[in-house]
Amino acid sequence: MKPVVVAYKTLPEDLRQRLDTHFAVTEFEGLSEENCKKYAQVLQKAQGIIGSGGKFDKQQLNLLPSLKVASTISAGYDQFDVEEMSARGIALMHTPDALTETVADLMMALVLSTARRVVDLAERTKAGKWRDSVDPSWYGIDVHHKTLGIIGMGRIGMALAQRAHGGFSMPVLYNARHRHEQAEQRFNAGYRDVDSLLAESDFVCITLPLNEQTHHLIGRDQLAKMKPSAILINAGRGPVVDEEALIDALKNHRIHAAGLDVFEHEPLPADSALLRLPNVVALPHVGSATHETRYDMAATAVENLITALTGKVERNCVNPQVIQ
Ligand SMILES: NC(=O)C1=CN([C@@H]2O[C@H](COP(=O)(O)OP(=O)(O)OC[C@H]3O[C@@H](n4cnc5c(N)ncnc54)[C@H](OP(=O)(O)O)[C@@H]3O)[C@@H](O)[C@H]2O)C=CC1
Ligand SMILES: O=CC(=O)O
Repeated sequence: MKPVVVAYKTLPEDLRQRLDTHFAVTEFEGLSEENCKKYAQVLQKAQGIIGSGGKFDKQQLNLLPSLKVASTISAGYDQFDVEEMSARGIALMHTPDALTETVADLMMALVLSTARRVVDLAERTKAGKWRDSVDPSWYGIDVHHKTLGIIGMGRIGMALAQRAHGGFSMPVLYNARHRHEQAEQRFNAGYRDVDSLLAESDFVCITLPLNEQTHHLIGRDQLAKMKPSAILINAGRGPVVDEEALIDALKNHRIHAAGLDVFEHEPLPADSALLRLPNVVALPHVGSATHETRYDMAATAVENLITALTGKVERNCVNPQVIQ
């Protein structure tokens, strides 16, 4: 009998067929309370699950007593209680490499759109307000040759540094838990503690995972250390930044602008003050949202699930000790 697998996200047809050759697959969209009730029996039997979103705490894991492998279609895995999964012998697989370049592209888009006011000016133009040659109220600020600070010099941080250094002649600063020799050699990146990076950067770009150490790493005190002309970009996870403190800093022009792909609560509530601030570009968590990359992520997650349930795992496992 084939192992039971639940796909809690609709997969491209060819990938679904690939899963079908190995497993008895039940597919539905999202782990809502209603779906968890409706599919309770199959969830009980599932040895593998694949999808994105959701929250895998103890309560959710209790609905999955046969689970051996969870394959998330994402790089981040803060939605999973990894410690609890490891204690239960459940392997967690993720898709980091598939999206690195695409997320770095989006971060550059946020850098450019906040500094050059791309969204604001495009809206003014569409509204028929371009009647004469533009005056300084339409001007943005330069990106090239400005200092770009990266907090979190992992895969995405490196890809962003490459763009900033090679494409825009920007001096690069970075912070991470460790020194990254490659970043220093390839991009002439300078290591700084967080406070110095905040004080020296024209763009502060966050590419951090969410964990106990990074939650609200950027709060009121840290925002106060940034230059008033500086721009904050966050494509890591929303709760890394204290959103109330950020709103205050933006309202009071203690920093110049923010480009945000991630938020403390997603979807961002329609009444969020962030949506009413002219110096904010807010995107709906679309760092990896291109047709090519979303397909590659799903394909990677499918292979991750197959190798973890049927063969040897060589990469993309968050808690490899579980399968060794
Ligand atoms: N907006 C979007 O759509 C997307 C967002 N993401 C987010 O981006 C995050 C990063 O992805 P990726 O680059 O692949 O991950 P990596 O694991 O490659 O990089 C993470 C970096 O964060 C650093 N870091 C972790 N904890 C701390 C800390 N407490 N203080 C300082 N630095 C720390 C690590 O430091 P060190 O190198 O020293 O270990 C590392 O440099 C993901 O976890 C996810 O949350 C990912 C994909 C899409
Ligand atoms: O935020 C997206 C991810 O892949 O992580």
